[in-house]
Amino acid sequence: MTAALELDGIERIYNRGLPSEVAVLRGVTMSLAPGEVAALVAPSGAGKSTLLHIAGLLDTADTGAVRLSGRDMTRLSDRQRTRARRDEIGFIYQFHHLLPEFSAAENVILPQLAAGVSRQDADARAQSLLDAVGVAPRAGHRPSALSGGEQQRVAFCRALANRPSLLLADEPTGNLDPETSDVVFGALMALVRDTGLSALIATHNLDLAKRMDRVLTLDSGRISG
Ligand SMILES: Nc1ncnc2c1ncn2[C@@H]1O[C@H](COP(=O)(O)OP(=O)(O)OP(=O)(O)O)[C@@H](O)[C@H]1O
Repeated sequence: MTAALELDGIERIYNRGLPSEVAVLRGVTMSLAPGEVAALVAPSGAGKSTLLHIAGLLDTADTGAVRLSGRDMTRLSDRQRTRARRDEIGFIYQFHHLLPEFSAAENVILPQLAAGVSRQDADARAQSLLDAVGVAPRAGHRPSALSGGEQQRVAFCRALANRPSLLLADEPTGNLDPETSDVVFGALMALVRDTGLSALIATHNLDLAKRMDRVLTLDSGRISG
């Protein structure tokens, strides 16, 4: 079976050749099966954001290959990378980064319009995603009128709006209190399982990590688990 995501010998060094050189990733190799949900656990500063950015085509490795569903992403043009990012990858950050001047529904609709989906289909998809995570009644509100947990649920819907095959998340419930984090994480997992997505979810919360299929640990520039 072709892996949803493969990282093969990824190396990333910041400030190469300078006294401030940091070798963050020193040969990261891992793969995610279709539908598999893995936790990425790492001490602070170990390079998990760097790793997620490389897997999400937001940054490039110095060495090594990134493959999505068997396709090598390493040598794509900027334009092809942007398209692959838009169509194949959903990204969730610790802070929601929703557009403040648009409603919750519009935040989920806009990326679909950018990808060429009709307004009617985009509306329907936004409605069903927001419904699935329990925020449909708040669909017309701007982010500032939503609670932190609601904002993050809308961000999940936005990440999944274009039906990506891979979800990457960097501490997706890290800014919520433990109780809200637990509930909101449950909503995310239900959505991921329903859509059959593969996901790599960075978290410091070992209880959340245990709810995933596999726990990968990033330490000293390499992955184990
Ligand atoms: N642009 C950069 N230039 C130089 N060093 C960087 C740069 N970005 C990150 N680093 C360093 O690389 C290391 C890994 O950073 P990264 O943000 O990937 O870690 P992290 O595991 O996500 O950390 P945290 O859990 O604290 O968010 C850190 O030591 C950081 O200071």
